[in-house]
Parts: sequence; structure tokens; C-alpha cells
Amino acid sequence: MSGSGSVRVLVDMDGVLADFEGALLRKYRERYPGEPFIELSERRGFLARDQYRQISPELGPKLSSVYESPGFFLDLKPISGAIEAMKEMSNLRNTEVFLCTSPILQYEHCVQEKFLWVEKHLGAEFVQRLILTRDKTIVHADLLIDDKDSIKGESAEGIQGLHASVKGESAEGIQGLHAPVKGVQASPSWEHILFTCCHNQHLQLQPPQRRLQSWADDWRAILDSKRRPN
Ligand SMILES: Nc1ncnc2c1ncn2[C@H]1C[C@H](O)[C@@H](COP(=O)(O)O)O1
Ligand SMILES: [Mg+2]
Repeated sequence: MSGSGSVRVLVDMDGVLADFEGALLRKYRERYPGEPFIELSERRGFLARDQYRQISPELGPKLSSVYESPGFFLDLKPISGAIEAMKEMSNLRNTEVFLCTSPILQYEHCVQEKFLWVEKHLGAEFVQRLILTRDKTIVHADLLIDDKDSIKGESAEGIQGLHASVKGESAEGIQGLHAPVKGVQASPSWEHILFTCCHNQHLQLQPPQRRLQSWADDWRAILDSKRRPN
């Protein structure tokens, strides 16, 4: 993929750099103090909204209203070690780092606030490295560090996605737009490294799938494993 010895890394924002789940639970409980809630240790499945809907259908929209509100994305706290790791990673030789994140469909506040969050916590130089896309599979890189357990799009099982419904929030935005595309890749160029988050911690990965448990885990070794010798 990248030149010899060099590596290109995509790093997701929500659940990897920014503590989406922690803020969602805290703000949901503040806004709806009488409603049932799910402790982070009990979260299962990427979309929190789906798990809340299973408790009661009206809880889904209540939960979404929290992350659709102004200030939600801007106020997210950085995940422990994330900012330091990003700065160190971007200073490594032969290493290209991009942020790669999917905005929610109610994008009014989310899109601008993602840019503002990056500038606030990482600095203006990282704003130039921010990729917003609803389909991460068509972005070329060696690695994608992401907390979503199943990343689908035009490349990853995307040919199937042209005809079948694709589960997950990111699929909602592209359903109906699909038309057969010539030359679509069978699989994305990157290896997905699952970043551990409350909703995926119970999942057993099948080898050779790899995890990063946190930013204290050995992310440098994962990058090095993708470098080809000069
Ligand atoms: N755990 C989540 N539950 C519900 N919605 C989520 C969760 N993590 C992210 N989201 C939303 C908000 C994000 O902007 C988009 C896509 O996130 P990404 O981390 O880029 O996959 O989905
Ligand atoms: Mg994420």
C-alpha cells in the first residue's frame, strides 16, 4: 500500500479518540433521569440506540436526541492517552496519520463540531488530516483503528451490499443510492484493528483479527508490523 517502510494509518474518532459512550450515558441520564439506562459494562452492539430500543421503542429516539443536540460532539472528552498517541504517531518517520470518522445523518452540529474538536484537542495541523466519510472502506490505507466491530461499505463485502441490506447506521445513509459500480474492490485496502470500547469488549476475535485494548497498548508494534523492509 504505502511505500517501502512507510505506513498510512486511519484513526477513528468516536470511541477511539473521543469518549462518545461515556458522554452519551451521562447526558442521557441528566436529560431523562426517570428512564431506564444501560451501564457501560452492559453495552452490547455498536449502536447504543438499538440496545435502548430493545428496552422500549421510545428510548431509541430519546437517546438519539442526546447526540443530535448542539455541543454534544464538541464537548466529548478525549479518551485516555489518545491525544499523546496521535501526536507521537504523527511525528514518527515514514508514518502518515489521518483521522477518519463518519458523521451522523443529523449532521447539522456533528460535522462542524468534529472539526472544532480536532482543532481544540489536536491542533490546526490535524484539521488538515480529517476525513469525514460515511464509507471508510473506500479510503486507502494500511491500517484502520476503529471501535466498530463490523465496517461495511462499497469495498468490504460491498458487492453484496449493492443488493442486500447492510446493517448498521453507516449503511442507512447509502441505501437506495447503490448502483452497480465497475471496479469496486472486493475488500478494503486496510487492516481493521478493533479498538476496545464498552460495546465490543466481550467480542471474541477470529485470528488474524487484532485488537488495541487502549492507547496504553502497543500501537507502535502494530504500525511496525505493516512496514515493509527497505
Ligand atoms: N457507540 C455508538 N452508538 C451509537 N452511535 C454511535 C456510536 N459510536 C459512534 N456513533 C455514531 C456517531 C458517529 O459520528 C457515527 C459514526 O461513528 P464512527 O466512530 O466514525 O464509526 O455513529
Ligand atoms: Mg468509532
